[in-house]
Amino acid sequence: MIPVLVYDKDQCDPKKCTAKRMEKFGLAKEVPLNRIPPGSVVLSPFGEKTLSPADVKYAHRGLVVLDLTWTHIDEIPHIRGEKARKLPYLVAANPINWGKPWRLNSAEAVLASLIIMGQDEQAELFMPRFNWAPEFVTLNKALLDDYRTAKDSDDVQRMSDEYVESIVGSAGER
Ligand SMILES: C[S@@+](CC[C@H](N)C(=O)[O-])C[C@H]1O[C@@H](n2cnc3c(N)ncnc32)[C@H](O)[C@@H]1O
Repeated sequence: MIPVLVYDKDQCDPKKCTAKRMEKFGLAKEVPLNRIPPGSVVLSPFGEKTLSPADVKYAHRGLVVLDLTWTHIDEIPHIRGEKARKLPYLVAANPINWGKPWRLNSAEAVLASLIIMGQDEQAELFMPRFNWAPEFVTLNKALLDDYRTAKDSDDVQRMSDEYVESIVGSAGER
């Protein structure tokens, strides 16, 4: 099992916060910044590299999600020794940001990461806990199936770019 860790800035409505829900169901554990294991994978939209299946070796130290609101996303902390990773093109299926690319909630970000890194059994545990989770997987199935075959970060980024170009191209043809 990959240890899923939450750094919680306590900015979200606790009733809607998906990080708190992961904790409640034993899918994640809250940690203070200074207890994040060095070399952990930290999910950040500002990560220089894109998450790939090859990151599983680091994620065994910790897969960290940073729970703060999107309006305060520029307050994302720098964590010493982190392997900061952005996610490739994926579309949110949660009621707040449905259909928006890249703008995943904390649980969607963790679920997508587990699938990309081939942790199917652990990913399956999210299905009964979040009613949008099956739709998230269905909506992004073709993408996730591709990303999980990639050999490294550049390969995932290339697939993501090609996918975005194909959407832009087909919109221009209309
Ligand atoms: C901004 S918080 C919003 C949390 C939301 N309030 C909730 O209840 O789930 C979502 C977190 O998920 C991760 N995340 C979401 N989308 C991401 C992306 N495209 N790339 C990397 N990490 C992402 C990041 O750790 C980010 O800080």
